[in-house]
Amino acid sequence: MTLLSMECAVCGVSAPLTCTRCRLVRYCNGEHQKQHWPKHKRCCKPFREEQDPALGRYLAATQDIQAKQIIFVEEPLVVGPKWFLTEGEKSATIVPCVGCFTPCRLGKHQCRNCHWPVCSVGCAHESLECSILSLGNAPGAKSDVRGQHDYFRHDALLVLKCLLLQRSQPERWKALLEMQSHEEERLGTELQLEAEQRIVSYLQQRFLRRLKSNTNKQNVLSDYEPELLHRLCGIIETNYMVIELATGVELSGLFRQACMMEHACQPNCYFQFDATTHRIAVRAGCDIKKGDHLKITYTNILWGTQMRQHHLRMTKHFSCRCPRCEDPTEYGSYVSAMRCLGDVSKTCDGLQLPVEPLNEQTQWKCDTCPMLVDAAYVTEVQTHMTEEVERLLAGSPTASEVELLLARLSQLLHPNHFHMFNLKHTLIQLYGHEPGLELVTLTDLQLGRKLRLCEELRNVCHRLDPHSIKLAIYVSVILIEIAHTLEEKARRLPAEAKLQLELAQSHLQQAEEVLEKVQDSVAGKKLNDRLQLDQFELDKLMLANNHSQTQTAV
Ligand SMILES: C[S@@+](CC[C@H](N)C(=O)[O-])C[C@H]1O[C@@H](n2cnc3c(N)ncnc32)[C@H](O)[C@@H]1O
Repeated sequence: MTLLSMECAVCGVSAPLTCTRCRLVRYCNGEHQKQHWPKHKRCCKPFREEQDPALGRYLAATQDIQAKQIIFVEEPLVVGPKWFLTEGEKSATIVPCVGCFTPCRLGKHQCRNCHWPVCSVGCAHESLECSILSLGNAPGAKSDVRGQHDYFRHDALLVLKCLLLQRSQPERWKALLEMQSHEEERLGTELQLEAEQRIVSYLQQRFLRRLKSNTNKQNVLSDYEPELLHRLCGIIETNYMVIELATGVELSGLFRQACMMEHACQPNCYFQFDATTHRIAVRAGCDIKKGDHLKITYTNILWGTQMRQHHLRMTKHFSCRCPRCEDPTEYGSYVSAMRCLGDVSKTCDGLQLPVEPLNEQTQWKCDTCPMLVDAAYVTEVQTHMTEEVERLLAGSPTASEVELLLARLSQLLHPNHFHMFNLKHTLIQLYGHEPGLELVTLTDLQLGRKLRLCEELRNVCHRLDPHSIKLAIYVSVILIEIAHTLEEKARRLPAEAKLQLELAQSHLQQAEEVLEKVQDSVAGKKLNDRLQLDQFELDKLMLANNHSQTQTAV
C-alpha cells in the first residue's frame, strides 16, 4: 500500500518537492507550492507535542481535523522481529529471516558470516548487526532443535537493533533514549526478570561481552552495560507498535511521534503501515476538535475495565482514567456486569457493578438489592470463565456447544458481558456457515436468533467504539452477517424481498466503509475479498428479484 500521493497537489504531474513542514503533500515546483499554501495551511501539521505531569509527552490537535485525514506519516526509529513471543513462537521451526523478516525454516539457510537463519543465501542483513552476531557460537543446522531455539532468540534482536543505533544513527538513538522506559516501575517485576533471563543476560553472555576481547571490535559500541539493555527493554515494552505485514508476519516498530500518542479506551486515531517502507500513517478515526488529544488504544477494548486496567498497569505502568474506566456501566455497555445471585432468603434480578471501577480491590454492588461482593470473588469467577471460554473457542466448537456454554454463563453474567460477547460473535459466524447449519437450512427461529445476536453485538460495539476505530474487524463481520440474514429473509418472504435486499445492501456498504481502516491487515484484506463476493451475489439477487417483480406486474 502506498500511503501518500506522489503527484503535485495542484496539477497532478509526478512531483519531486514535498511540503517540508508536514511532508505529506507534493509539488512539481515552488510556484505550485506557493499557490497551494492558502488551502494547504488549513491542514498542514495539525498537531503539536505537549507535556503533562501525568501523561508525559502527548500530541494535541492545533486545528480541527476531519475524519480519515492523514495527520502525519513517519519513518520508524527501528523495526525488528515481533517483541512479545508466545511459548509456541519461542520454539517454532519457522522463524523470521534475520535480513528481511520473511518466515524461513530453521536450519535451511544461514547467513555465511553470523550463521543466523536467512530466507535465502543472498539475503543480506545490516553489517554491524551481523558482525556482533558473528561473535557468538551459532549451533550448526543439524544440531539439536532445542539448542537452536535457545540460541536464535529473534525477539532479542529488536533490543540489539536499538542498541546499534548509538553507532549507526545517533539522531535516532537520541530520540529513542527520550522515550518513556518506566525503568523504576519495572524494577523487581516479573517483566524485568523475564527481560533479564531471555534478553539481557543472553545478549551479554553470547555476544556483547566478547566485544572486549576482540581487538577489531572493542570500540564498536561505547555502552552495552546491562542497565542500558534493561532500559531499552523498558522503552520497547512501553512503546512498541505491532506492524502486521500482508504476509501475516508480525513485526515490532518504534516511532518517535506515533509512540507519543496517549492511550484512551475510546480512541480517536488509528494507524496504517506501508509494508515496503515500514512507514506509519496516523489517521483521524473521527472528527477531532482543535485542542483534543490524539489518542489510540494500547489494550483490548472488548475487555472489561478490571482486565484493561490490569493489563495497562502491568505492561505500561499507568492507570487509565478515561470516562469509560470511571463509569461502572462502561458507557451503558455493561461488558463487566455480573448478575446478582441474591442471598439465601431471596433471589434477585439485579446487576453487580464495581463501586469504584478504578480500584482493583473494589467491592461490587447490586443495583437492585443491598448485596455486596468482594473483588476476589469476581476475579475468581472471571478467571474461571476466561479459561472455559478460551478452551472452548480454541477447539473450533459447534454452534450447539457455544449455545450450551452461553446458557451456563448467562446465569452469572450480563448478556453483554465480554465473555458473552466473545461467544456470541463466534455464534453468528457459525449460524449460516457450519455444515448442517447453512443459511437455507436454518429454521426461522434460528435465523431470527442470528439476527438478534448480531444487533446486540452491534449495539455493544457502537457504545464502546462509535466510529469503529478499534473494532473495525468485529463490526464488519457483524454487518456482513446481518446482510446474509436479510438476504435469506428476502428469499423466504418474497413480499418483503425488495426491502430486505436493500437493507442488506446498505449493511454491506457500511461494512465496506468500516473495512477501509483495516485494509492493510491480513484479516481486513480477507474480509474485504469476501465482501466483494457477497456484494456481487447480492447484486445478482437484486437483479433477479427486480426481474421477477416486473414479470409478476406484467
Ligand atoms: C507510548 S508511551 C506515550 C509517550 C509518553 N507519554 C512519553 O512521554 O514518551 C506510553 C506511556 O505514556 C503514559 N501514558 C499514556 N497514556 C496515558 C494515559 N491515558 N494516562 C496516563 N499515562 C499515560 C504512560 O506512562 C505510558 O506508559
